[in-house]
Amino acid sequence: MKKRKTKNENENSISIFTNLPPFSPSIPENSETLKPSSMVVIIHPNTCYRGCCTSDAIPLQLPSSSYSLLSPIAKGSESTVFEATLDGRRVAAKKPVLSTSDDLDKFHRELQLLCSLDHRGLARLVAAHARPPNYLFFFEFYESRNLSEKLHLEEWTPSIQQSLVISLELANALKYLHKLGIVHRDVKPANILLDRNLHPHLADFGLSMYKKDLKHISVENWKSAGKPTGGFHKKNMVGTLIYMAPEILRKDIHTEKSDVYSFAISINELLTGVVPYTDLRAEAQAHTVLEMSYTEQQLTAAITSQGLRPVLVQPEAGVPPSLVSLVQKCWAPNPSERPSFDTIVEELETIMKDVVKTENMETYDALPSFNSLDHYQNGIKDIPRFEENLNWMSQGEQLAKNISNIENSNLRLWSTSQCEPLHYQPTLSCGSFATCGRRETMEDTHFLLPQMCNEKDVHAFGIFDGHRGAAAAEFSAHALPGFLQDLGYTSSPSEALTEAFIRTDIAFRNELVLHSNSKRILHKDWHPGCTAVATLVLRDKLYVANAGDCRTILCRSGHPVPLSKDHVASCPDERARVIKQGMDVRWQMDTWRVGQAALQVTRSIGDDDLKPAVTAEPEITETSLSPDDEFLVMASDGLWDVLSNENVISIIKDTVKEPGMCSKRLATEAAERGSKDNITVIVVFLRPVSTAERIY
Ligand SMILES: Nc1ncnc2c1ncn2[C@@H]1O[C@H](COP(=O)(O)OP(=O)(O)OP(=O)(O)O)[C@@H](O)[C@H]1O
Ligand SMILES: [Mn+2]
Ligand SMILES: [Mn+2]
Repeated sequence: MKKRKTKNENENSISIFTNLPPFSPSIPENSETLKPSSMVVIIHPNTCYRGCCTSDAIPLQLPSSSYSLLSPIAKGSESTVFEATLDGRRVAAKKPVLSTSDDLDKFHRELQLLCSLDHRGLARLVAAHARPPNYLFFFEFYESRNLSEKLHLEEWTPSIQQSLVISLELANALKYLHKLGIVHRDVKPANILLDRNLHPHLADFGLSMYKKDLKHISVENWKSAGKPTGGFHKKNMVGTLIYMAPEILRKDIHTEKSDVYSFAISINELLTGVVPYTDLRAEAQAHTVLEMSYTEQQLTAAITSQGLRPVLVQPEAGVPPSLVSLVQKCWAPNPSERPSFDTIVEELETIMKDVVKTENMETYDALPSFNSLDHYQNGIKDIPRFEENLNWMSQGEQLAKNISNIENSNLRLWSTSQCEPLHYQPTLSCGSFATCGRRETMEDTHFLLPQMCNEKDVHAFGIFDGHRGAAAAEFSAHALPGFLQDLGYTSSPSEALTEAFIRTDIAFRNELVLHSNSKRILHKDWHPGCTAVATLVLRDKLYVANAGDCRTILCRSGHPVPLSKDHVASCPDERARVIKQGMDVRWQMDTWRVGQAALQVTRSIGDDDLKPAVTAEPEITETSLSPDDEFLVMASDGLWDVLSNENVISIIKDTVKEPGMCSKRLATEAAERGSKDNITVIVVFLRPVSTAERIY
């Protein structure tokens, strides 16, 4: 592979120059084998391997020693984006999947286009590697993730000023693209990257085209041009569909006015914080489309023929009416009625001036210009916080201490000492691994109590996966073992588990009420929750209690045995139960979701806006252990989203038999396979593992 000389895109090839090209010389990776003594050997860095892409400023072939790919940040249908370093600098490396020669042509087209762009509102290409066998784009790294994640994962609530800055800078970037004759064709929050100061940078030029080439591109070509629909990934398809202009949905020609439409949908999402078409407070019209079983076709029909749009931002809460009507103009059904970005920029600047004046903030004249608003933006307050100095972990801990005040010293947990002689006694060893993964915040917690209350035959483990904040998970990881222990002196194992879940839920919601009354919680609409799974091993009996979508499996004779059921609204039994208890369950975007909060899980601790339908009562399984039982795996849904039960068993089979290492290996594998969530894994071996097995 290394030294054959045929010109094939899949092989290494090096050009030799005696004169230095304008870019600083770098010695190619395999220079030792090729370097003649009197010649400087150098890759022509500013031209791609084919010679079709050139840039004065951007190196297009790199020595492999100059960069290294660190962890993956995102995996799309067409590429994987990595955090990477390039000459010591933090960058984002986009590695496209290139399987056909068409893909290669597309890579070169995208590279040519990127080389011609230079605008602060666009994701900046800093280098590329366009030499077989490696094809990579290197972009400046934007630290605050994309606007979609910022709004919906982090639940960021921007101020009106922040929204205006983002809208205006984005409009300027699109104005620039359109001036160059380029239509972006994929404007959506997931493609708007935010830097540290929350300035937007439009990214993902995978679908961008010169207007002159667009004449005959219909949606069919758009789909086959790869991208979300290529693999017909339902989630991605709908995710993109909702930003697509009616003319595109009708398979007409894409123009720059289609970008204006997508801009309007995105800006409205920024201003409302609501994913288009998912808000249950929508007016009647939207309801008909959002009924349980609406399909892609129905949504398409409603957008194109009935003029359905997302719920428009309301001119309350400081949103100027002129901004509301600008959004409306930009999503007009008729493309020719939509303003151009020249007009949009002008209008946004006027709105910005008015807002600055009325808010009596720094005066407009003091600002350098609206194209460089760092100064202005720095004056904007931090992200509003929901709570102040509340440590939910210590709240839970305190509670657990209070419970165990009772003097129980001469009682035994679940009377373990009185059991009749055993058929089988498992030998336990446990380990865990927890990672934030691609999320910015960690909302999973867990506990390991290999010898609960110093009882050598009592083992308890638990995982909590928080949502709408980490509060419930942090609280429960301490409170639940406290309750469980207390109940262990009086109740049967299953009763104790059920009761511990219920008491934890009540205690957490009480704390929440207490703190809202004392004004330590600043946001009245804050309803944090968590799913929970807890396992109790008492000699040869194994009890698993589950509420939500964490999961526990047992490996028995080499095969997975599920010990818990996922409580999600897509499960018909659970859906029926929730509906019966008076809570709305609707199909929203990609799946069934509960209530206004659009929660996917149907059982949890916390979530007091959804009680009692979203119950904290767990389902319990009881299993008798035998020598066939090898190990247990408990994990949050971040693992199960991307790995099947069988996958998990086979990964453990070829991992060193050390529970901590197995847990880490599983979490790492899940992250590599694109899990977007926090991942927590607990592995418990149930048999002694021989030294040899531990090593191999
Ligand atoms: N320069 C960057 N800095 C930080 N994160 C980035 C950067 N570029 C991309 N990302 C992350 O990777 C994600 C995917 O990037 P991009 O849209 O370019 O890839 P894609 O494969 O075309 O994705 P899609 O599946 O949406 O088409 C972005 O939404 C963002 O979260
Ligand atoms: Mn993208
Ligand atoms: Mn993309």
